[in-house]
Amino acid sequence: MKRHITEEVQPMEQEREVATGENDGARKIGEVILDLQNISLSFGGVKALTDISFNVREHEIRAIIGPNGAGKSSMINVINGVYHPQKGNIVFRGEQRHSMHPSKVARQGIARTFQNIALFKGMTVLDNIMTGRNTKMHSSFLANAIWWGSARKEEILHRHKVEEVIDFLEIQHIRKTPVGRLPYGLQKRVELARALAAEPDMLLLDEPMAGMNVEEKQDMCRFILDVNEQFGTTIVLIEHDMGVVMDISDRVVVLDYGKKIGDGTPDEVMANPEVIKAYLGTSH
Ligand SMILES: Nc1ncnc2c1ncn2[C@@H]1O[C@H](COP(=O)(O)OP(=O)(O)OP(=O)(O)O)[C@@H](O)[C@H]1O
Repeated sequence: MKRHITEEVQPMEQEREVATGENDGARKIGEVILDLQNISLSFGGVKALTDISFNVREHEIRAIIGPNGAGKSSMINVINGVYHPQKGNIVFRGEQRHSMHPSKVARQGIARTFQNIALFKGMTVLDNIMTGRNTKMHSSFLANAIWWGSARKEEILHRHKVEEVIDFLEIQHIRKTPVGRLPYGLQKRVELARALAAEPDMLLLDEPMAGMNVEEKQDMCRFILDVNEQFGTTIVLIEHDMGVVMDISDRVVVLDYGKKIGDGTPDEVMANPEVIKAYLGTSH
């Protein structure tokens, strides 16, 4: 199947300047906070990732791209602690690990969204977003059961944070709606809201715009840029829409058949012959 390097959406030029920081003194790309070193991951005979190294800097928007089956989701799952690589190291904020449990990753300030929306469809938007606060809850089971003392204070604090996220993502009008009744684009936004409710330092977004129409993609682009700019959240995203990737990313890493074939600014990877070949030259 041939892949095309430029696709449907041409997001807003103004936001691109914000994203790249060219005209934005407030947004500074910081030190490396996540360093992936020589990661190899296999499933039986299938080599999903082979000796992959790259890093992520604080406050940047880092895209992972590549054709179908290139290993992008596997990479996110390694960062997230869902998959444990056979080889390599992950250094997050100076702490080296070979693998980690997803709940510990969440407590370290890394939140994610999924390629296929993973929300409780029968629950309201508000209740779904509240589940994003799980890692922040401290009250004992007993205190929670009788909603007493610290549990009551905590609940108020969590509700306050959730309401902030609802306002930020402009979903006040659907807060009481069961998620299963919402159009796809809004469900994706609710998933982003749930991840944001955890107040993460780093957000992993697995195809946040998949299946969206042009308008929904533009909205999602704007929210991703706003999250990055206003909260300083570091963002790692997988996205197939090259127009979006090139517009909002600071740096892009390119995978193909589980190997890294490119890494650099959007302009650098667009000019990389191996990348062009992977997208246009070969049928996958
Ligand atoms: N749990 C698993 N068990 C077995 N093989 C897997 C598993 N997860 C991924 N793979 C294989 O690893 C390779 C990389 O898959 P991965 O889903 O990471 O690619 P991708 O770049 O995210 O693809 P897509 O763009 O289609 O989502 C593929 O060959 C896939 O079949």
